[in-house]
Amino acid sequence: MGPRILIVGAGAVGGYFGGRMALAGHDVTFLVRPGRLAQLRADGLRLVSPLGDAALAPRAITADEIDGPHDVILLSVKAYSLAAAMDDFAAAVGPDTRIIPLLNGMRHLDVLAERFGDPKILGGTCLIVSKLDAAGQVVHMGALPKLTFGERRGGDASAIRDLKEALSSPGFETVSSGRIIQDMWNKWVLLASLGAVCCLMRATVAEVAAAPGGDEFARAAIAECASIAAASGHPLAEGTLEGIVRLLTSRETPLTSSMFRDLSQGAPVEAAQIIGDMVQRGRAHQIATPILDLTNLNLNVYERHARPA
Ligand SMILES: NC(=O)C1=CN([C@@H]2O[C@H](COP(=O)(O)OP(=O)(O)OC[C@H]3O[C@@H](n4cnc5c(N)ncnc54)[C@H](OP(=O)(O)O)[C@@H]3O)[C@@H](O)[C@H]2O)C=CC1
Ligand SMILES: CC(C)(CO)C(=O)C(=O)O
Repeated sequence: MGPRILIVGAGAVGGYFGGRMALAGHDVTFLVRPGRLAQLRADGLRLVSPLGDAALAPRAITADEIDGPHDVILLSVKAYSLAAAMDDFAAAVGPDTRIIPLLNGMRHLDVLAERFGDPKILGGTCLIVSKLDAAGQVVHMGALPKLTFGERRGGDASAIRDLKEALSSPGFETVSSGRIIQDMWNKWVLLASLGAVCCLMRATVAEVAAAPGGDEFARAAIAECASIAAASGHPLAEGTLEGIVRLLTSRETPLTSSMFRDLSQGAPVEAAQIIGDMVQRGRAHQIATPILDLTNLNLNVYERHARPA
């Protein structure tokens, strides 16, 4: 019997990865709130994806129905929902539970470790472009999604490899990483730069790149984030940085960040976690971050008008 897996949040990320795991026959339960539970009961969980659409009736519960510890908790709520979610899934955390957070940014690692104890918290990150549509369907766009996790401070590599086997499912790549903190920084540099490009300019990467000065703007945003990563002890490898520059200056890609997609719908954004925290770490190292500062201000002003979280 495989591990008991609790997916916290059946949104764009949790719905996709958890849905694919459930389809593969893993022992998956979704922890959701009453509104999403009603939707899942009425319509099931529907995935729309270039890798194949799917519809399933997953096991889904609310916090008061948790029946004890789970082996793995895949945390896929937005950063602004983290505090309430921790209260909700606490009853599923036992002595041997491993929590894999898929939130963007880094700050949540400390928050989770403080609440549940350092050894339970793995590092995690995912690459996927997906959203929940108005009907509650999980719509995945683009390439094969990737789920990466690992011990934050070394540890039993074989246990992580076993976990990789246990979570692997068709429809995404599963990676067990020996350098997960660097992986998370790489992703954060990409995401904060992408957030600055798309949210400040209210446009896709290609639209910005095609405008005069757009290429230089994207490169300057990346340089700010990369300097902060380096000063924090996590410099990006040359090839990784070049890849981010290539992606964010491409005139061909319709890529946007999930934060921009949220912003376009008037929904709350993860400004504090994705941009604000990067700005603060830049300040701590006396790194000037004019583009990130402007993005942060812009998003803070936006948040005053956004729908409440
Ligand atoms: N979408 C993407 O392309 C990517 C997103 N990410 C990151 O992944 C994380 C999740 O993002 P995403 O999936 O897009 O967000 P969504 O808003 O699509 O999904 C989050 C889900 O969490 C649920 N939720 C919130 N609080 C609780 C709770 N206490 N208990 C149970 N469920 C809860 C919400 O349900 P409810 O209906 O009740 O509000 C919602 O369905 C974010 O940090 C994001 O930055 C990373 C890579 C790509
Ligand atoms: C970088 C990207 C687009 C891909 O996963 C992402 O993480 C996000 O939009 O939140």
